[in-house]
Amino acid sequence: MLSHITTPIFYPNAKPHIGHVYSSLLADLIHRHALLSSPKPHSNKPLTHLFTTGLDEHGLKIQQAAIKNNFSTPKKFVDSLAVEFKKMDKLCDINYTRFIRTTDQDHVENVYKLWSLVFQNGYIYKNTHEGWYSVSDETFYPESKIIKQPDGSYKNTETNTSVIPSNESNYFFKLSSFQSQLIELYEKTAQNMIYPPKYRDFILHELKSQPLKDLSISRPVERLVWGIDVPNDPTQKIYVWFDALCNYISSIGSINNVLENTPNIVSSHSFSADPTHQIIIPSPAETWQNTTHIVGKDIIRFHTIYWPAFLMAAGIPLPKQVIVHGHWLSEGTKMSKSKGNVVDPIDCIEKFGIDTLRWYLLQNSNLKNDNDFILKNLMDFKKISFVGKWGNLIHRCCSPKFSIHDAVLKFTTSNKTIQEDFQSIFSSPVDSESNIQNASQFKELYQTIIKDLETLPSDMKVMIETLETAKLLNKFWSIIDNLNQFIQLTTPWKLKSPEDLQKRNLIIYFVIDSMRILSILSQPIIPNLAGMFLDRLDVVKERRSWEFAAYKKDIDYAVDANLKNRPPTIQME
Ligand SMILES: Nc1ncnc2c1ncn2[C@@H]1O[C@H](COP(=O)(O)OP(=O)(O)OP(=O)(O)O)[C@@H](O)[C@H]1O
Repeated sequence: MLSHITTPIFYPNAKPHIGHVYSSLLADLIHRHALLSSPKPHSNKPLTHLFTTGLDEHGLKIQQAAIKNNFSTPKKFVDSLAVEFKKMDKLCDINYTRFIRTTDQDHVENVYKLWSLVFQNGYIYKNTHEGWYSVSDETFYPESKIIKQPDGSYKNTETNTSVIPSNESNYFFKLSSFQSQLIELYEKTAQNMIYPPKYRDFILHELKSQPLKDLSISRPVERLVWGIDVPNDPTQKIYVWFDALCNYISSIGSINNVLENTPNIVSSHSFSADPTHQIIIPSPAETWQNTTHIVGKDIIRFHTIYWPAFLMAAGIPLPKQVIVHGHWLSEGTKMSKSKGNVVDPIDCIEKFGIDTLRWYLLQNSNLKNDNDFILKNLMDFKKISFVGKWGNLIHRCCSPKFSIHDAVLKFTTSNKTIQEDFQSIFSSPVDSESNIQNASQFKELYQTIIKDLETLPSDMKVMIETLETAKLLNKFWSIIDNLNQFIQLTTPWKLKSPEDLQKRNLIIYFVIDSMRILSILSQPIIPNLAGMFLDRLDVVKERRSWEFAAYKKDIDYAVDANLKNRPPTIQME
């Protein structure tokens, strides 16, 4: 089945920051994991997973930012920022299958279609709207949330942005008709649809504590020119969220494709291996219902109240899940374009490399909480962990003193499991024969490592589904720490005599095959560095998928791994 993961489409009113990288990274992790762990991931087609991201390009904020930045049209302004967002994705190894822009013609057609369906079904009406409008948030706030400022202006207490009194004719969506259906959905039919449960409880509380008001879904053209026209009414433009949310369907095809479940072909816009790849979506209805949205908690209401209500009103099935994450903070407050308190991902990548940034973000976050982004921790992390623990372990085994390739050939031709190899080669008391001082620690270590690596693929599946990324990455470190301890304990470089050759080879084979497995499994997390580790071990591309992530699955690698003068894979620049 073809599943689909989405990021929010970001608002291109300024350059992207770490928060955008984070949402994209979570989606990329899920996508890459799905591709690598699906059967036959290296066959060209069909693709087993889709990942779409992009930009929400219409609206008043963009219209105003374009003027402020001296662009002759909003389109030219968003074109310039689209380049920045795509550059960020490329530098961050975000391997999407489509980068959708709400100015794309197929999306505009879909928005017309969504509007028409909701209209025909009787959920759109025209009315006069009076209230307090925030240009920055592009939304009205109730009187109860408005306070007067000392300078005579007004602001809302929810987001603290300025509001102005506004009185205009708008089209309204009958959101109030969906209150009980939404409660029923989250309470009974699809209890896991909002994940983690903390956010579902928050939305349910909101739905139960106050009546939903109908939602204004258009703006008069006098105020908003940069938007999609309301069908059959040239005086109004469609509200940016009604337009933007529809991207999630446009990115995999048309609403008609989904409703009629007719096969659809979309182009892959990815910058990776085959950028012109055509993707066949055999069953768009199924793919749509297997779509997961990743969103920051700031836009939870739009995705869990407005979006399902629009879909219900149009008679379109709902997506599978909305995964919500917390915010990266900069000195205690949410990093945001509007506030300008942002960390530039490109600066970070130039200083520390993309793998360090990806790993840092995943290891120091969890969905439920906000997290402080502390730049200086990235350097310590790279030095101590990637170079000191991971790179060094591979580097040691690739010393010209050993021959990994011989060891690979020796231990992969027998039918024995790695456990049995240890039992037969270290059958006699180990401390006297092999300089291993602590026989019980030795046995416990190799058994723990084997067990942890055997269960890692299935543990990883669960932890990626639930996005428990810190827990997952700690699991990697625990295995690497044990391998480092194992090599310190066994000191294979001291096993020099011909009688010790087998023992030395087994120790080296065990460590390096464990590193090969870890490198394969780390590809969704750090695709660039994992690729470099696998290159260093001469593992061919066809044997880097999940089915090779077990002991003895690759029977011929590391051909030149121990040649003199091969540079270390990761260095401190
Ligand atoms: N500080 C952050 N931490 C985590 N994710 C973030 C952060 N800021 C933005 N995002 C991601 O981007 C989405 C919002 O995109 P948007 O382009 O509106 O970013 P923004 O910086 O909040 O913009 P603005 O300040 O203009 O409102 C969030 O839902 C989340 O997915």
